[in-house]
Amino acid sequence: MERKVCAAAVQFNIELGEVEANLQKALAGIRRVREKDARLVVLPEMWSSGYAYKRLAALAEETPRVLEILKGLTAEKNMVTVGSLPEKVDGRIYNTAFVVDNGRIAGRYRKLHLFSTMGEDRFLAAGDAALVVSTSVGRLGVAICYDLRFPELFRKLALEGAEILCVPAEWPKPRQEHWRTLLRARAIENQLFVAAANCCGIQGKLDFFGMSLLISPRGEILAEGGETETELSALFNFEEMTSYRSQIRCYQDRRPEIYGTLP
Ligand SMILES: NC(=O)CCC(=O)C(=O)O
Repeated sequence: MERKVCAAAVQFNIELGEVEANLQKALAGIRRVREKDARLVVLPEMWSSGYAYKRLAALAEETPRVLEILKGLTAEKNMVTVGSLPEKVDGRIYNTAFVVDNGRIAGRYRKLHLFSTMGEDRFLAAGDAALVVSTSVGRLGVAICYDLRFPELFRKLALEGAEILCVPAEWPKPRQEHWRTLLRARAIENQLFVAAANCCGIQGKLDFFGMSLLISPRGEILAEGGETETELSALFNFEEMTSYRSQIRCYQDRRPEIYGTLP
């Protein structure tokens, strides 16, 4: 039997510090794409709060409640969500992507590369581990926004068996072409699916361009959001990925003895 999954991205204008308003937007988007058969839904980075740096400690207190609601919805609808939220642990705040699969937290990934240009490193703590997790929709590798500029992380996820890269983001103008190019490159060089959700709209001085993307292992854009609130979905067929990997044999033709080894 062919393995396929309908994947989606929910793109919205994150209202700075307004957890309830953002939660309602996310839930409405998730419900709409589930009606179109999506079983994997990627949400933006820090989607409940935005980068309300000075209030993050208080906003992170709401994250357990948000996760309980996501657990309920994913269990009821037989689905998986991935999106990042402020997470408070031992007095530190992390930018953490939670993988919620059918009512349980299947994995959590704390952003490794903090975007110092936007002062993220002054307010948040960096994670110290990568994440590849088996879920009911396949093996997911998770990365967040600025991580895209560090290809070594993605090679590691690929070699650990990731089939779909999930990338929550808050990536602002004017770097649209970096976003598109890096996402396509990560898909092409690792021959896997990419599901990336960016936010849209204005937060303080930053203008976010949306352009969430669903990409095939050949680098084809299967669906793309515009600059406003929207949802997008596409079918990911794993057999196509396997057959493409046997045609262009990047995994077998690597030369790690020359340029270093990864697990
Ligand atoms: N939230 C982020 O990590 C932003 C990354 C970004 O804008 C970039 O150009 O990289």
